[in-house]
Amino acid sequence: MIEIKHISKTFQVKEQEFKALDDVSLHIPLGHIYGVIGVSGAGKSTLIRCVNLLERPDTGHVMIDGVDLTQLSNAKLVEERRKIGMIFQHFNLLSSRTVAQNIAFPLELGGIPKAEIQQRVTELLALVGLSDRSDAYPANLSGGQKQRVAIARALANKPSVLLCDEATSALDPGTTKSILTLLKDINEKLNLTILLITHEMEVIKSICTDVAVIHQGRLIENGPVEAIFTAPKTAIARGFIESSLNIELPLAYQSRLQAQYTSGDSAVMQLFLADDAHHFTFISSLKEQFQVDVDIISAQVDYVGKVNFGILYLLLKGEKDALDKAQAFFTQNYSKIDLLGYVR
Ligand SMILES: Nc1ncnc2c1ncn2[C@@H]1O[C@H](COP(=O)(O)OP(=O)(O)OP(=O)(O)O)[C@@H](O)[C@H]1O
Repeated sequence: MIEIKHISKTFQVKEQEFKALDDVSLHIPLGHIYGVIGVSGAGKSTLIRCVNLLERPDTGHVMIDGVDLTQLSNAKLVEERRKIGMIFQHFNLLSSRTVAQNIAFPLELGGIPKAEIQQRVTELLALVGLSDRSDAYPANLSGGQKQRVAIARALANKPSVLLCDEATSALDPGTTKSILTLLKDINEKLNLTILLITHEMEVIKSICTDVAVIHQGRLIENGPVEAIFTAPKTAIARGFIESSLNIELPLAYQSRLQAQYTSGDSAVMQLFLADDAHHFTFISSLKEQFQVDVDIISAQVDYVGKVNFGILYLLLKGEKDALDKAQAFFTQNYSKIDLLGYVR
């Protein structure tokens, strides 16, 4: 379990102070896979580095399994860090060591007897599917294989927590999928708590149980993936979901959008699908209740966690008053529907 409490971090850049993290708190329960997403410079790396105190926060606390890392002496911190594995975008393997020797490295540092190291390395190689590459050097491995070695090395000391810093960002889509599958597999087999940072919603969508959105150093939204994907509250979270669905309002509509309604116009609305709702029953009821005709401009539906999520762009035709009432009715009874503007 990871508990991040009110962490702030300011960097001194020349004469100026820059607040990279501003009062961030997160609770990551045992066995969850928690994804933190944000654009470049949002503060993701700083946050994950603060969790194992590679970067020391100015204020706040980091608790791992109930132990407050910020209160420990350096010697105690070295000991507690063994409970935290970490993997990186560029793998950080030792090029002069073989696969087996890389995995053995943290065990050697911990003074573990040779026979025990050998047995543990054999187990870890099997866990990450690299038993046949134990004597290879990193230079002769693919990116995916290198990340498998890094994962095995991170797990050598049997940590309770794994931190993943953009672990799939340097990999092609197929390899990304296999590494994410491996992480999910390890999470289930070992009940490992995983905190990962990424700028790709695909990563969140495929393996995370929870997601936090970070922007300009602040945590702006977080919760179970099902809740965030079906009812995002902030424009930034919506933007990430749109990008993961590869959907946006077609240009032909974007270029014609007007802010003001003129008689005869249609309203263009964006709707996030809520899983438990009967989408089309609601849509068709608008005609009966408000004399509003509804057309679908564009739609994309996908699956996250255990629910459907998706975006619909709708064209609603009717009188202004009826359009306003339909929008209010929809938001109240179903899910938020946003007015983007009007078209002729
Ligand atoms: N050691 C440092 N000294 C000064 N500024 C820093 C330092 N580390 C990070 N920053 C600044 O803090 C901000 C957040 O950086 P961080 O690397 O945490 O963002 P990020 O969300 O991980 O971005 P990216 O996805 O590009 O890696 C950036 O503006 C960065 O320039």
